[in-house]
Amino acid sequence: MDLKEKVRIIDGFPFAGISFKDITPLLSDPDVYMETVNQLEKLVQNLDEKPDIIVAPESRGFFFGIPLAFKMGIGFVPARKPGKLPCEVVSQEYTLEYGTNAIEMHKDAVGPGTKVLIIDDLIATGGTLLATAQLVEKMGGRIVGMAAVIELTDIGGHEKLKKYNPIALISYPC
Ligand SMILES: O=P(O)(O)OC[C@H]1O[C@H](OP(=O)(O)OP(=O)(O)O)[C@H](O)[C@@H]1O
Ligand SMILES: Nc1ncnc2[nH]cnc12
Repeated sequence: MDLKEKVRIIDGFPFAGISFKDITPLLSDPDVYMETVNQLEKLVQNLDEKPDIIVAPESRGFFFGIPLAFKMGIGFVPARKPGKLPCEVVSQEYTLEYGTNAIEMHKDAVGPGTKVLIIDDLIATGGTLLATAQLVEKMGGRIVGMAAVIELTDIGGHEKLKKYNPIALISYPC
């Protein structure tokens, strides 16, 4: 199945000049959703080391990280937007195309030496996944893979994340 045919593109959302890649059609049809998760599993099956857990950033990362963790029989740990997690957190700021944001994880969510696969729906500037990776590493976790459904190739994300060798199912220039 060609998943690229299923992604809906909305030019000018949320701002003029942005070509928004809407992944909701990948979720609403069960066959397409399953195929997407199957393709992600294949994409990560040749990592050098098998991950112990998947970490994914809120919220679109959850759509793919959770079913993939189920399928791989490993745990899932969320990285959340600020103020959502009830226990002690570690926090990481990151830059967006405009302004800054932050992401948080429970301080005890990833033990030292835990092998982590990071999953998200889309890599644009790479800021979200870099912050997620930095949080995992602050806790002593070891990143063994980083994958997304979509990668935008011409806006610097790959370069920013190159030490993690990010991989994606579908790519667009921007
Ligand atoms: O590579 P970047 O430039 O960081 O952009 C990619 C991130 O942006 C989107 O999340 P968003 O912050 O819009 O939140 P959402 O998942 O809750 O929609 C998307 O789901 C990625 O996580
Ligand atoms: N072009 C884009 N489409 C969908 N989500 C995004 N997040 C950041 N850039 C995006």
